[in-house]
Amino acid sequence: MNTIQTDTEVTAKHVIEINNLKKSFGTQLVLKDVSLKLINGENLVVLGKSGTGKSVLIKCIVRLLNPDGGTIQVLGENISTLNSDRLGELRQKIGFLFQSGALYDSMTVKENLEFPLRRIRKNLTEKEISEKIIEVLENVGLADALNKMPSQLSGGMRKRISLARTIVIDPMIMLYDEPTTGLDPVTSDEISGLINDIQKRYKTSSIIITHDIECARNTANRIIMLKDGEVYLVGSLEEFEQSSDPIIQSFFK
Ligand SMILES: Nc1ncnc2c1ncn2[C@@H]1O[C@H](COP(=O)(O)OP(=O)(O)OP(=O)(O)O)[C@@H](O)[C@H]1O
Repeated sequence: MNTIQTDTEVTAKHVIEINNLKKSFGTQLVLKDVSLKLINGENLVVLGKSGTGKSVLIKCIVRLLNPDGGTIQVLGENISTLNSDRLGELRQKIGFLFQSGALYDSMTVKENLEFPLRRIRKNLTEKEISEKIIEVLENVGLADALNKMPSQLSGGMRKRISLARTIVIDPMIMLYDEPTTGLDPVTSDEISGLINDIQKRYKTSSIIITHDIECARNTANRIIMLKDGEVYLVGSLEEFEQSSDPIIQSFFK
């Protein structure tokens, strides 16, 4: 592994710390030995070829998958030791934007946003719920979509609403799985801009899995590349762009 450690990495508080993570499916060893730290407030982009285990990595972070070895600390808690109640509480601090970003088709945008809010923030009044929904819709630039059905929205708009639904619970950590896949370049840039807005406005720390180099360029404070189930390189965007390693160059061409 080639590690370029920045000063911030040495001194800042880590909101996620993964050490020697291993995960197999049957005989297929997907994550051999992955260690990484997510620094408080940063956007960390995870790059890697298709099938290198990027989605498996973030599913292990929220224990949608159980690792075979290694440790994962999230907000100071070792997730493998948490009982289901404590795990549930921890998950409420994590916003997970899945690749599909699926909305409930039979619900309006407003109902889609109310759903996680009513489940997780049980003590909010109706007025507070309405205000919160308007706030997040304004923050994704879609205040006028309140009463629309998902089928009336474009792919980019659906992605924005999925993002609004994720931030409505005020997560401390955001996990984005391919947030721009399937979107045209202009819409992709808008989503990257929103990821940066969310980072600033909600002070989130984020892991962004992407194949989209423009998304990485627009959002990354640091980048980690996975290869063959291990961390291949950690560094800044400039360090990746200036790398003479042909594997890194093939991504950044
Ligand atoms: N639940 C599962 N059961 C069996 N195999 C799985 C499971 N989840 C993932 N895999 C396998 O693990 C490997 C890594 O999958 P993963 O989805 O993490 O790749 P990825 O790097 O995110 O790829 P992509 O960029 O194409 O989304 C793949 O070979 C996949 O088939």
